[in-house]
Amino acid sequence: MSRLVLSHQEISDIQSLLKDITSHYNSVEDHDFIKDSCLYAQELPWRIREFINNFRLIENNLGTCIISGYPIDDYKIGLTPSHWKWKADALHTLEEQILLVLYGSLLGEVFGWSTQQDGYIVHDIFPIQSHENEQLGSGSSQSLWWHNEDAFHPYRADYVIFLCLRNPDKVATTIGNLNVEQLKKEQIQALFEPNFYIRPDESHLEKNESEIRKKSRENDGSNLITLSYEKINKMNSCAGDKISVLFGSPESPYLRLDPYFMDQLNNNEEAQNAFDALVRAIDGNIEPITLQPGDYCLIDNFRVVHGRNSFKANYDGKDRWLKRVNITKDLRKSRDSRSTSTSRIIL
Ligand SMILES: NC(=[NH2+])NCCC[C@H](N)C(=O)O
Ligand SMILES: O=C(O)CCC(=O)C(=O)O
Ligand SMILES: [Fe+2]
Repeated sequence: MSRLVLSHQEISDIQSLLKDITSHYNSVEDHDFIKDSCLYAQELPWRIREFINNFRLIENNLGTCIISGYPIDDYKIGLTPSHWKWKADALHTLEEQILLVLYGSLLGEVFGWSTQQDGYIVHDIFPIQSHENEQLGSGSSQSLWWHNEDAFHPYRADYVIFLCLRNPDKVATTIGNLNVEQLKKEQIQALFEPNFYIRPDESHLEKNESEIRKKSRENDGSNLITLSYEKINKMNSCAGDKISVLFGSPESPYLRLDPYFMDQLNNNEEAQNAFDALVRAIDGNIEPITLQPGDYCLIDNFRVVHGRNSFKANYDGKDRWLKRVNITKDLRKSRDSRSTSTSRIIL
């Protein structure tokens, strides 16, 4: 896996840029900042822009890379929050989040989901009490099954970036790719056919919406978010188009799967066997990556899957804490699901 380590000069150049940006904006979710983020990103040091550009355009890497060295002040960022819904850290982690969006803007356009984390663009990943056993970023005691991010959705991200703010117990993120040589020709063929169905993962379910937002759309049946949850519920009942789990080039296929949220195919043994072989092949390639504070981990969501090992959460303000952003190469393809041409939220 390739890693770019920032030099002292680069860190100081980034800090000046962030200082300029935070004198104009006090929230990473600010629409104008999000729109202009690609302009600010052009002011990042050349070596970073070149590194990200190569990651984006030359797909001969392992589908993941890390930019490390940005200093995280463990005191300044404050305690690991107990829930994402309050955004209590918005100002304490503003610079770190802005840098996350700038890196994202070098890969494409950052976006969010109305049904996930209340429609915020920058997501939090830390353990939440009572989610221990859930297949959620906020889970802990169960390992998070590897997946492509939001694999169920046609408008899922091309890339995701994780920023590590805190990881005291060195809990590993797991990353894996496919080596197509591990599969037989007929298996590859079956995996390229629309034989499969992926249900939405639990982070998109209404039960994970905050009470505050739920209240705001009460008694309004035509509220757009209400309609989005109806769409999710429909997808959850497997009423949707079947998809292929491999696509693109048969010699170097792109991936689309989340095995935990896929049911057995009872009437297509050939496709099920091919799928099992695919899961085994990827499983054998899974590698742990332990993110350190200040690591920005870029993930090609078409070329690798990712997950997380289990760990013990303490809920003492010192738990592991990542931020995440989704990036698309093409905002226009989701225009039918965004309320305005500039909106970054998929309904
Ligand atoms: N296989 C899975 N567990 N998929 C769900 C992944 C977690 C989800 N992306 C979240 O934000 O919580
Ligand atoms: O916690 C991690 O390292 C990964 C989390 C993740 O994949 C997710 O929340 O979707
Ligand atoms: Fe994920």
